[in-house]
Amino acid sequence: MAYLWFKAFHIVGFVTWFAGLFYLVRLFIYHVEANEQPEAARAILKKQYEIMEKRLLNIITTPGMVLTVAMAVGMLVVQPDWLKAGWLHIKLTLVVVLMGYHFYCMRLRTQLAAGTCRWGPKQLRALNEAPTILLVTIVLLAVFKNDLPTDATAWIVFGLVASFAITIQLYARKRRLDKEKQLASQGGQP
Ligand code: HEM
Repeated sequence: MAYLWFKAFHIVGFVTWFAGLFYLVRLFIYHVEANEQPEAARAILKKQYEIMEKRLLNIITTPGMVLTVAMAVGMLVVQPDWLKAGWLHIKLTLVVVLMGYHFYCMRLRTQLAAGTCRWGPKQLRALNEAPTILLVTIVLLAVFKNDLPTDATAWIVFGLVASFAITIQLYARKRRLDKEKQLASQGGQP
């Protein structure tokens, strides 16, 4: 039973961790875009984003990471045989990459607060896509382990998820282009 308790909160942990990571980089994008605002609004917005980013990291994202890892350690103590499994070795490698991403985001947060961050909104949007790949791969490894199926259901699910992702990207692109057109028609005034 202890094993299932650890597993349940392992899942709660990584949901929290990922929610935090996705929202954090979204806040970085808004933070950098605040530079396009008039002087008075810019200072207020930047201060507010700084506070939100710090709290999000300290209260949600980092605790989510700690909970995920602590519960995983619990599962491995109860069932140490997992440590011999190939899928877990790949998963652990990807989790190390994910942690690298987490710590890099912490560094970006400090740079944004100090006004020394060189990342633009476009680069940050690309950065925000990276954990999606890790999330999907890690979950597939955890669920299917060494046996990823390639049957009809797998292709149907893959097709649905891919069309869903493409629709969201197209919608986001359209919104960005509309905003740029609107700015251009106002002569660059936000
Ligand atoms: C220190 C890092 C991690 C370790 C050592 C670890 C280890 C484990 C272990 C041993 C299980 C139990 C497998 C089972 O009972 O079938 C598990 C389950 C699971 N893990 Fe992790 N994990 C880690 C991080 C993560 C992360 C970051 C995610 C999400 C991106 C994740 C997603 C899952 C999921 C969805 C399950 C449930 C699988 C199922 O019940 O079918 N894990 N993990």
